[in-house]
Amino acid sequence: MTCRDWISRTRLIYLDPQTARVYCPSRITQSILRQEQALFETLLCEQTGTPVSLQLTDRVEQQTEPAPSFPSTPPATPSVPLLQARFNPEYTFDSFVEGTSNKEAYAAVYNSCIQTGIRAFNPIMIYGNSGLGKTHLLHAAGNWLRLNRPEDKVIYMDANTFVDLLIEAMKSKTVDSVKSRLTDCDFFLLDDIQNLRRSSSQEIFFTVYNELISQNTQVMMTSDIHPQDLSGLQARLISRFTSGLTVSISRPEFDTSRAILRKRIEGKEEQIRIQDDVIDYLASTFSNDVRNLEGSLNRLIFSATLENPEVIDTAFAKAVLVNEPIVDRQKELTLHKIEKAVTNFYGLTCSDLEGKSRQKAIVNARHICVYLARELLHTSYSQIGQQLGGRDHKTIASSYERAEKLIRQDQAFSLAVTRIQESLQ
Ligand SMILES: Nc1ncnc2c1ncn2[C@@H]1O[C@H](COP(=O)(O)OP(=O)(O)OP(=O)(O)O)[C@@H](O)[C@H]1O
Repeated sequence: MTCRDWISRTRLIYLDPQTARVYCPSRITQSILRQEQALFETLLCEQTGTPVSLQLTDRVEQQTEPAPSFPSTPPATPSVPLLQARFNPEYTFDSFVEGTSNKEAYAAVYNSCIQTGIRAFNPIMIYGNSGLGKTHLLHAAGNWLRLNRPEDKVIYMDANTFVDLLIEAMKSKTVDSVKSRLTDCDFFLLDDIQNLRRSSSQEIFFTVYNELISQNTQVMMTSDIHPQDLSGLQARLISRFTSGLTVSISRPEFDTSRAILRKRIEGKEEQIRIQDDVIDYLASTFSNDVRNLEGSLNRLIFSATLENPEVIDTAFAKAVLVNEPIVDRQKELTLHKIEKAVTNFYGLTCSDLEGKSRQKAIVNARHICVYLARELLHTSYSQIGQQLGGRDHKTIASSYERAEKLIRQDQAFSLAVTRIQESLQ
């Protein structure tokens, strides 16, 4: 007998947003279907858009309850399982190595998980370049809460999923129900909010956000740049985002990088025989971001399994990694070097760039400097502004946008950008 045959003997006798009760004529049918309970619940969740618990019963009297009929087509509600956030089990507070570069972010997230009552800081905003542990910290919060405060509802998603969800809700006219599901939580974790920029869903997000804060839900968000620099996001959102606690994560310093690498090989020292100075070499060469750092170690371990050296020493490591794209070629690049390359190209001085002149060549040179600093170094608008004569972040943000436009529209400008970039390599 197939599963379909067993199902054909059952009948849905009750359905509400949380529960589906199914009558099974015999205990055998019930026990067969119970083996696939998780699968049925997932299918129900996909159909209804909310987690539904499946109850199998052989009690005839329950048939007296009215059985709502399933809609002939699935409801238009988006099927993103909002409350089914999956957290990477490897990303925990224990596996996160603390150092000067990230200790504030770690403390902010951890403290907001353990505290009860009125939130000390809300929202918490963590910003920093790619690969520095922002997602790791949000998942660590999710894993910790699941284990230690299982009664608390946690919603986690990245901003792209969030935007898709809201756009789908707008199309299917289910905005209200999606909003009420999004606000039904104690912790709301939103990753990579830079992806909300220029999204038409900001209006809805604004109301969701206000409701979350007013009902004391802890909001934690991450971004790859300081929220003040998030051009393309409504000003009222930016000001709310920075009204709690904003903390940065930066590139790990040498000791933290070393500790991260050691943690990766902890307990495997027998299989991975690696000399201490190789760890130092990796930590000093590849720590632009932690992903890069881990990549260099993985590459090394992989090559060692193929070539089987006695021990992984610096000579072996250098030979393996010399041609790897993960080598940090931008390491020596600084904002000052970009400024020099731009002024050399245009025959200007740094004081020209930092001064107030509105001459076309100088203005263009400033735009290129801003553009390359953002693209190559991910420097914040405020920092670039400080370097360029104390300009504010709004001026620098519009300079960046102007550069983007000129690259598309002005061939000479675009060529200048390419040439200057080449000179930096
Ligand atoms: N301090 C740390 N201790 C241990 N592992 C870390 C630390 N920081 C980052 N990592 C590891 O580095 C990798 C990249 O981290 P993560 O994905 O959290 O970066 P991110 O800042 O969210 O980057 P992106 O902005 O690109 O999403 C992960 O494997 C993470 O576990």
